[in-house]
Amino acid sequence: MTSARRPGTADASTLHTLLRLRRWARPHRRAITVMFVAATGAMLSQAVIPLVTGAVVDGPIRERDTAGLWALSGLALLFGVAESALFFVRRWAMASAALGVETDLRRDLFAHVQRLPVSFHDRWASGQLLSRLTTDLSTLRRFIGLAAVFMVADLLTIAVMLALLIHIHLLLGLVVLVSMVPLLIGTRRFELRYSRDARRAQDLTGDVATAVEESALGIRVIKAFGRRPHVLAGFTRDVTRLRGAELTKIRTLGYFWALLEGLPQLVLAVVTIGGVYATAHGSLSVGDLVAFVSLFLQLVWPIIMLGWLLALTEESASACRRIFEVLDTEPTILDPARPATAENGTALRFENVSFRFADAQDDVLAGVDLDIAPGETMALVGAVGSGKTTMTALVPRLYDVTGGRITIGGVDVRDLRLDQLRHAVTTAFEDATLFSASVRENLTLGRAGITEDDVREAVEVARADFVHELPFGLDTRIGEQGLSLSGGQRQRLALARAVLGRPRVLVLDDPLSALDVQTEAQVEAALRRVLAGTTALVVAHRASTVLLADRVALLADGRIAAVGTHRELLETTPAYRRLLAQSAELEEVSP
Ligand SMILES: Nc1ncnc2c1ncn2[C@@H]1O[C@H](COP(=O)(O)OP(=O)(O)OP(=O)(O)O)[C@@H](O)[C@H]1O
Repeated sequence: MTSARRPGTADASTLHTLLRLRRWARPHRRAITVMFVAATGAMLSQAVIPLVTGAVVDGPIRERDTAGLWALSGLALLFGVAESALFFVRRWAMASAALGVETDLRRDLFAHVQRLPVSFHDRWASGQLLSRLTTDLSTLRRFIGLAAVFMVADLLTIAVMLALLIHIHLLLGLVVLVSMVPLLIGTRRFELRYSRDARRAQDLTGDVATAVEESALGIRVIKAFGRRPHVLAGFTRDVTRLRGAELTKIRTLGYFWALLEGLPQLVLAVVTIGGVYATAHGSLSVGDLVAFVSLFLQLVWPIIMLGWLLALTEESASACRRIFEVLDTEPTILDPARPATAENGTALRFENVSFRFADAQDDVLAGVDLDIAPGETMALVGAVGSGKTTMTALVPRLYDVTGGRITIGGVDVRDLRLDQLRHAVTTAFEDATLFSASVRENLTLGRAGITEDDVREAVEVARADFVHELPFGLDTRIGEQGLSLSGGQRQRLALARAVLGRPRVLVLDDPLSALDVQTEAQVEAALRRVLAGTTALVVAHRASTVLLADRVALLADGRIAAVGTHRELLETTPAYRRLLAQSAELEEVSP
């Protein structure tokens, strides 16, 4: 699995990329405006104080005017108080705006990831999605709360200070202005390099997240095979690579910072000498010299801050690109433009169905034809990797067929609204996934209109009565953060989940493999009774499962090679006999 990247998104400029956040910023525009005004106001209040200091030197101090001193001190105090009040307002507005945008974007990104088809998830490592939904979004929050507002306020302050310096002394002010040229060149080079460094570090963070997730999910295998040192070595490699990427980032930032810190010191020496010279020759008053030097010293901080802000901006643009790579991926499995009315028929038909996975060379299915009559249970057998699971996944449109069509009650599944289709067809997969929630929530999955009786019946059909013995019955929390269940118990819950609400079509991917033959027979009998009108396609690996079906279809070479009752196929189809001969139960069940 890779972190698929879209070149178009990746190449967009920093500004263009960040401006795409407007959509999420719009609902919070009031707080964002307050944030901008307060931040700019605070920085300008701070900038004005040196001018007051200059006025104190040239006025009250030179004139020995104590009354004037009080007035100017009061003014300086006023600006100081205004600065701290505006600082508080900015922090308050910032928290509200930044957290608001982060929450909205996180929700939309999650919703989009849910809408994307299974084929997308096949290609993307889960850690890459995880890091986008967590670390990248936190970077964006810091950008909205800090970098965006301070970048504007900072640039404005630098511009105002430069104007004030030029106003105090034209020549010295121009010297400071010209010194900005190497700064601009350095900034451009920094942006390009840092953007690349930040992207690499973010991608590697995603790889580390994937490694942590996979090792947590596979902890049993790792321990059972004593592969801890091997896994640790792989993880150490990943985190060392991440450390290297972070160090490269810091190095790039370090060079830029050296320029930001060093250049102003050089310029300070020049303007101080020039300023003293100008004062000595009478073209600058002592007060103006004090104001000029104090202003220049104050300019150093916004310039240094620019480095930090640019770093965060580039990092945020890179995080933003990573997020838009996902958001720009169009869902391919969608509701039809003109949905058919949901039919009541339950016949399930595969008509010349072919299917190829994206990026694969060959078709997995190549012209599958299969008719399953209403209420019939069809077992699907085939060699390992012959495409049985793939066939079951096509019915609820987890993937779309690449040729032919699948119909339910005569209606192409692609002509049904997705919610209607997935209400009509339910599935139990081979690996029974449970969520960190109560048993009841795991069964209903939030589906509407399911009564307590439905739940009880589903539990009974799936022979999942063990749930009543759990500490809190149906309210017991299970799944990753709850009680652990055995493989057979998990399978029975997955089956109960599938039969809940009496679907019209039931697709089961070897759902009874972890059950003993006797329980399997009981489950099948209950299924038949309760789901009499339900059409079922059941992937079977065991002869015992096959026997419980009305008919059996043999999948070979991407086609249905034979259909008939178990007995018929045993008599007429050598490939079927060979396949079932691999099943240990054959001796017990063959005639
Ligand atoms: N997401 C995927 N992307 C690409 N190829 C896939 C994907 N999933 C399965 N395949 C390939 O498709 C083929 C059919 O797989 P499928 O899981 O449908 O077989 P199966 O008959 O259900 O096998 P089993 O009996 O082992 O469950 C295999 O060759 C498999 O490698």
